[in-house]
Amino acid sequence: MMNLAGVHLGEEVSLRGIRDIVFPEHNDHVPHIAIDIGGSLAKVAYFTRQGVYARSGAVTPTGASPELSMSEATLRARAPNGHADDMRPPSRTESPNGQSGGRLNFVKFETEKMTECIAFIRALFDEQESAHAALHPDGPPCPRILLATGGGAHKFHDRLVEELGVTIYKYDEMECLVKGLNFLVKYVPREVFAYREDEPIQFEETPPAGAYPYMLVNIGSGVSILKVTGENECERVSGTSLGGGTYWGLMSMIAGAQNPTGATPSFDDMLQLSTTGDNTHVDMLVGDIYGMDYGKIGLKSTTIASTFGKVFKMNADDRAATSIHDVSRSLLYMVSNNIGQIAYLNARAHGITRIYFGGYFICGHPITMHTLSYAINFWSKGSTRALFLRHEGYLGAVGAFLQHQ
Ligand SMILES: Nc1ncnc2c1ncn2[C@@H]1O[C@H](COP(=O)(O)OP(=O)(O)OP(=O)(O)O)[C@@H](O)[C@H]1O
Ligand SMILES: CC(C)(CO)[C@@H](O)C(=O)NCCC(=O)O
Repeated sequence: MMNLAGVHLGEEVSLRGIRDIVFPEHNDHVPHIAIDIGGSLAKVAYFTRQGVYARSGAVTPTGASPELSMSEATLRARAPNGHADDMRPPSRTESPNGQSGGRLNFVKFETEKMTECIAFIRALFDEQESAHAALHPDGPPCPRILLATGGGAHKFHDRLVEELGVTIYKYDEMECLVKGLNFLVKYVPREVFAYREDEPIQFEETPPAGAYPYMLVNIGSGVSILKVTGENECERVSGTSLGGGTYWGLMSMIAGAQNPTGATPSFDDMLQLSTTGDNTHVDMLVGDIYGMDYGKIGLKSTTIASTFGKVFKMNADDRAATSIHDVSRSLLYMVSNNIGQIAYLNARAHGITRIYFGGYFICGHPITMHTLSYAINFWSKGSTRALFLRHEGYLGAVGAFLQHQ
């Protein structure tokens, strides 16, 4: 089992980029690989024991023969775009009783590229097996167990079993999200933060006072809204199909149509485009309709009255020339504002004043976090807090990993 006291993040860097989680102690005889396979992304959380199969040439783990170390370069090569979310040299942690600890690492793949994901997991199992055999030469072989959640745990079950020769333990997606979130909130320092534009990040205390009830709004391909009333008590109270997949899909369609080759930017590039876009070129504002504020009902002239509401007036040439930067910003506002409003309404209906936003759609993006925070603050008149997480995209994978610990 793992010792949770003293869990910490591998490094303190910017909010974008996922940090691995360091555990001071961990038993070798538990499954080490968990996966959350969603409609857009497959997220893998895998444990590497310090001193047994560390991943970096920068640290020579005591007691491990060099061939047991998976080099960072190897992992980079295996990770999508040559980049895993947490690739950096592990620092050695040793608990007071001399047992080795280890760290939980994170990497994601597009669900469409399952072949790459399976190859990565196969390499992890191979490493794990040889490390285990070196430690326990006379013991039984290390069982290949994959802890899985998300829709893909069902959809890809047979393929994973066939191609990896694994036993799969399936766990409910909503339960894993909550388990992962509760763990991160309770044990990982500087995990939870509030976001205000142009202000320093405010980290929440860990664990928070009056932890329950809270709401989790998980923004993946679609959006699930959960009311959490206790450590293992939750109810999915709402959801919406306008989520991360909507932004990604509409952006792909529009960017693809504008490009003569039909090629589309990567998701990260799409988000980047939004930072230099001006949504008012495509969105119809209150001021476009009224020529001024509509103060009587609390609408400023700059409030978006109709997302994409200017586009129908454009002629074909202007429409074709619409900047993809502007489109990206408008769609990002559209999805985030809508989720913010639904989140607020649910929080109000259930008397909840703390909302955690999770899911990979957020991926530490300032405009998304600002829009969600602004919406919650605006609608609740400051009475409800929007909170974000550094491992927002990995709640399900962390939850699945913990289910078997
Ligand atoms: N690098 C990326 N590549 C693809 N999508 C990304 C990327 N970064 C963020 N996203 C966004 O994250 C969304 C997926 O989030 P997440 O992985 O939490 O959901 P999922 O588990 O795939 O979906 P669901 O839970 O609905 O099945 C995508 O739809 C996209 O909007
Ligand atoms: C179907 C799931 C739960 C898969 O994660 C998710 O994509 C979702 O919550 N979609 C929204 C479905 C709805 O409530 O309309």
